[in-house]
Amino acid sequence: MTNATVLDQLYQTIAARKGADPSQSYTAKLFAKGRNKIAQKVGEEGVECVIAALSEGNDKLVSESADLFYHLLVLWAETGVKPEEIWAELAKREGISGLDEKAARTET
Ligand SMILES: N=c1c2ncn([C@@H]3O[C@H](COP(=O)(O)OP(=O)(O)OP(=O)(O)O)[C@@H](O)[C@H]3O)c2ncn1[C@@H]1O[C@H](COP(=O)(O)O)[C@@H](O)[C@H]1O
Repeated sequence: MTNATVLDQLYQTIAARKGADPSQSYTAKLFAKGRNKIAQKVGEEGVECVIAALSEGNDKLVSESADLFYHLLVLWAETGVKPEEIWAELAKREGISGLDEKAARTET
């Protein structure tokens, strides 16, 4: 399974938790708490990644990065942003940077 497929599949699972019983699912509980709480969690997990990278080692960074991806996917599902939109944006940037490099090579 590719990395994007893992994230796409996790997104589908997360989106399916909208309206589910908060006592049965952490994701459903987050949706019930609302967008402010979900956004706050993304910020917290980002800070935890920074702390892990600076003082806790790579195992912790891997774990915190997974938490960050998970909470970011919950935020996308909450807002209606689809993973394909992010993949398309990243691919577009990759294409633009490729063109820039080609232009730079031509100029010299
Ligand atoms: N990938 C994840 C995942 N990553 C992290 N987490 C949860 O995110 C929380 C992060 O821990 P924190 O200490 O920051 O948060 P907390 O203190 O538990 O909660 P807060 O009060 O701060 O909100 C933990 O409770 C983790 O269990 C996740 N919870 C669920 N999933 C996946 O989401 C899908 C739906 O799962 P359910 O939510 O169980 O339905 C499944 O595929 C799960 O594997």
